[in-house]
Amino acid sequence: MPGSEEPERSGGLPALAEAAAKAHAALDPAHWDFFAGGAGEERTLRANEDAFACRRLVPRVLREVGEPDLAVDLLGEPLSMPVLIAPTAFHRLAHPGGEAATAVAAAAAATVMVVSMAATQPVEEIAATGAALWFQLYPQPDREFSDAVVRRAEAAGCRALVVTVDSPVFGRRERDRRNGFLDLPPGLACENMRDGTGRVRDVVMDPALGWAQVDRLRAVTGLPILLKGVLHPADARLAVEHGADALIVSNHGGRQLDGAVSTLDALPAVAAAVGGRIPVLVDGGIRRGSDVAIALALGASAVLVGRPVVWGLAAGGTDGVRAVLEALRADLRDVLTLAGAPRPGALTPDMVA
Ligand SMILES: Cc1cc2nc3c(=O)[nH]c(=O)nc-3n(C[C@H](O)[C@H](O)[C@H](O)COP(=O)(O)O)c2cc1C
Ligand SMILES: CC(C)CC(=O)C(=O)O
Repeated sequence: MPGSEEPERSGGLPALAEAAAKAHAALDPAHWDFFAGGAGEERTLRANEDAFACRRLVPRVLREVGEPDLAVDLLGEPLSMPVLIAPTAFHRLAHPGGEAATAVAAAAAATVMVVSMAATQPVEEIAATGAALWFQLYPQPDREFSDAVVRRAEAAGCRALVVTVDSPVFGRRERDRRNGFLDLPPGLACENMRDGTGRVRDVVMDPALGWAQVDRLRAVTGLPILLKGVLHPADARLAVEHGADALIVSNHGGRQLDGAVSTLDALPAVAAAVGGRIPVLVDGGIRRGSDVAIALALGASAVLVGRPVVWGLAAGGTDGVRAVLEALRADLRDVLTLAGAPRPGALTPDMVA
């Protein structure tokens, strides 16, 4: 609801709820709705968090856990914990520091930030923070322009390409329709959509996108390619066949197909179809350490968080994002200790009820 009094479903850890409450107070209500909202009735948006709340960990005991080591390696990237920053649009709408402020927090946490194609700062400026960046692409119908964006991201130092495949059209966001939120305010633009003339192009969703475009991207870039937005195990198998380097099980935070399966419910079948051939990541509704642990136990190599990072950014710029990431880290460490898992890889499906 525009101007709703409570930051809905801000739950999870106290630090995350606090960030959400501050963000809610700081943001223009229409902008809050853009960040918080989902498609349609928001059934899938709610289902993501609910799915985690329905699972329970079955801890192991007497495993001499000591201090758990949260570090993981992903596509050649050493991460201090299995929690990455999901690509989210328009960070300067949340905070004047924009994507660069988020990137500084990612670097401080020694994790990866996935930069949205709809970022409001040039990728070069975001990369200048020294953060480990992956770049998210909506392949554009103008293939040459699309390729140019990929090459630009690669030249800026992005270390992987995250191709979003769940958006043949833009999801129907009822809150944005009600609020008349259609475009960025003057002064803000999708800076990585500038073409040779300096004009900022619209981010276009391409309903004609197919596997041929995934194959094409292989020729355009030497970067590892992740497909983001896979939910069906048959697509997971196809992704492996087409040479994807990793998958992200995602329903776009409930912002695309309302009624889509929650990501946690989709994860086990996707993990089984992939059979360990490539890493499987998951996002959607992850708000505390036990959510991370449950996702890892059910087959994910790592998770991504979207809205909590935006709340942190809106609440306090870099420090706000850092607070969110460190709260997740501390909680995950406690959960691993209590569950008897010395490292993320020690979590197994039998540890979830
Ligand atoms: C405000 C907002 C903007 C987003 N922008 C993008 C985007 O530009 N590209 C993309 O692939 N996903 C985008 N997403 C989806 C996220 O990458 C991610 O899948 C989702 O937010 C995860 O769910 P969570 O917010 O519950 O953590 C966006 C999500 C939100 C909330
Ligand atoms: C503005 C869009 C390009 C990004 C977005 O809102 C989304 O992917 O959910």
